[in-house]
Amino acid sequence: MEDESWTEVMSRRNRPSQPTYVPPHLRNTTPFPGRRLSARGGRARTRGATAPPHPPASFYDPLTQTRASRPFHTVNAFSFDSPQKTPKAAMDGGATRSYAVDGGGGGGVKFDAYEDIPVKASGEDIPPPVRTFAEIDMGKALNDNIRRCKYVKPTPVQRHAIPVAMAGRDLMACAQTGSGKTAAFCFPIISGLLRGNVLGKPRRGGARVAYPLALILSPTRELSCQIHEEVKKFSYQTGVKVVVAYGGAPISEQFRNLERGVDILVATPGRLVDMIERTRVSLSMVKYLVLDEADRMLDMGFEREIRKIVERMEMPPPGARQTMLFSATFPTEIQRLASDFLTRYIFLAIGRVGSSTDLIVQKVDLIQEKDKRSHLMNLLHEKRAQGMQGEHALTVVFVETKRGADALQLWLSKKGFSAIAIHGDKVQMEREQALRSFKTGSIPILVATDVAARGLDVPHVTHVINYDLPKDINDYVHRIGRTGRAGKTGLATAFFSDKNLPIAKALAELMQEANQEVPTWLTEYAATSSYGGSGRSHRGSTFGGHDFRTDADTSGNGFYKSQYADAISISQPHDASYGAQHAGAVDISQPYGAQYADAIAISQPYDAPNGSQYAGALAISQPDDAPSGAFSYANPLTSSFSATAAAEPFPAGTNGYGFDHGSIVASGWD
Ligand SMILES: Nc1ncnc2c1ncn2[C@@H]1O[C@H](COP(=O)(O)OP(=O)(O)OP(=O)(O)O)[C@@H](O)[C@H]1O
Repeated sequence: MEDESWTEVMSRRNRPSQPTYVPPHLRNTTPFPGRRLSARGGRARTRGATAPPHPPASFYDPLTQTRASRPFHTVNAFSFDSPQKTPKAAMDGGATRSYAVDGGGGGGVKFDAYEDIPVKASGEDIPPPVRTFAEIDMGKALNDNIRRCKYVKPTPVQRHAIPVAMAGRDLMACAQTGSGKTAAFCFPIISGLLRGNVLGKPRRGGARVAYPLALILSPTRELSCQIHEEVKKFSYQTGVKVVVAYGGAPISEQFRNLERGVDILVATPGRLVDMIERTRVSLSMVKYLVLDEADRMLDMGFEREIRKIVERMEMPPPGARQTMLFSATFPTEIQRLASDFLTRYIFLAIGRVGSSTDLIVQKVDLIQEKDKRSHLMNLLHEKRAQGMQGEHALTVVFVETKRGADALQLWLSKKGFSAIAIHGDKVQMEREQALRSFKTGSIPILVATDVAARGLDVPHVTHVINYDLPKDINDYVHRIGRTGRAGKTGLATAFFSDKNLPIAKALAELMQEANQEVPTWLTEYAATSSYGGSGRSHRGSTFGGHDFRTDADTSGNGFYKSQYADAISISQPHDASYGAQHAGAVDISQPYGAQYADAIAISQPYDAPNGSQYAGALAISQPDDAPSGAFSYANPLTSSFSATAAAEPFPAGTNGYGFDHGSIVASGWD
């Protein structure tokens, strides 16, 4: 495909060598009055010098990179709107948040931290970014609400994405955690609905069928609830009706809400499919489709259900609807899948690839499995000794398993640290209660599985501890992104044991990229690790700061250049005009990396069995009698499960998946 796109670094920071690097949030600011800073207004000791160990006797201050004798986050204390408040209360009574958007010193949140991050945009005819909300005509009602929310000026992702979305363009946007992606897709939708003169008009079908005009899908119940609260706030007094639907809560109540009318439906996929199958929701009038955490939604186990919703449940096709995909990470292979949903889209990468901003100080401690508990105890005692506790110093501890979460929570409680666990085996009420107690600070430690890794916006999380590191570096990016949000600083500590060798290389590269201290031992592990090379996760692709379409060669034949020696990637020609785009397409994707050296994944047109629209497409499926492991017919993303997949007979009539993804990965999917 011709690289018809342009890529512009809108404001690239000329990154100085590490010793003199000062992260943006420390430039020309005085975060702690009275604290000694360097002459340049940065910290007293520059990064790049010797790595300070996690000191057992004092707390490591991410602002100064030194040991601190006082709490480090008090300066950032501000009160966000509580999701429990009604929109009215939240906006009129509760919104005390204020942001030092001018980057001025003293207290407040410094959104200027995002000012000079690199921005890449690719695609045809890209609408230019704006600098202020006033430059975009989003309508008085919405502007009033933006003011009520005290959003003084747009964050970079908003500056770039809102004009694109307001111009009606499809969008794939990759921007750092906590940088305001939610508003970036909410504002154009609300504004579009208000301008479109479609609200309150009778929609076809019986009164019992709901016809949302906008659909926002997110991977977890808690995130859907949070987005719902945000959309309600933004659409306050506009007449836009917003409803949320998610699993684990009584469906009858959600039906009643739908019956009262819905313009914007926020949903988790499982509950939505249920509602559609019961013919209580129709997607036939959807004009706006958003996949939040889009890479997660198209990740293993989840893609099939999303495809069902987007491609087989009456949803208008690309072009007839506007589709927007957002995440902080967007691996190349997922971009490739996602591009099926989009037409003539614009790709935005805001901030450095896979980075979670310089606002998060990342530390990694080498530790044996058996010593993790005592190490955690040391950290918590340090924090307590520094007076860092209570509602303004919340800690999230990520663990690998649900059982592990319960066990650790119990143990912490016995040791006198008030903690609560959240994971997919808890009933919804318990999950909501856990999150509420944590958000209010009444229980300041949340022990969580990945169900809490994405999207959750809890203002006072000052510390994220990866007690068990995730296997995928992208998950790490999202987890640590629970702190350092909205311009605030945060600390992320990872416990690295010998189990984590496979992630060593990607972790070291990520930390380096984010100008963090990389311990020598991690660099050494990274050098010996054959895994996760070049900042790639084991799923094999970059975090997503790069538009995969620009990898195409210039011949326009749909061959994507191989990044790996053995890889052949013949993807379907994404530049083919839609409608004919799958005709004759052969998609031979992947070997992701050395570990899949022998793999040939010939994945197949998803709808070949069903769809005349793919007529002529070649589906090469696994022969039933192929020797186990002869090749991977499964979705390449699931290659790590190939043993399972190969052992199972290939079920007739499926879409080429040898097993039910859902049975393997259920965590966090609602
Ligand atoms: N323009 C703005 N001015 C001030 N605050 C903002 C602005 N935009 C967003 N925020 C606040 O910033 C916080 C983070 O926003 P949001 O949750 O949308 O981040 P995100 O990019 O979606 O993060 P994640 O990748 O973790 O999902 C929220 O509390 C939100 O209210």
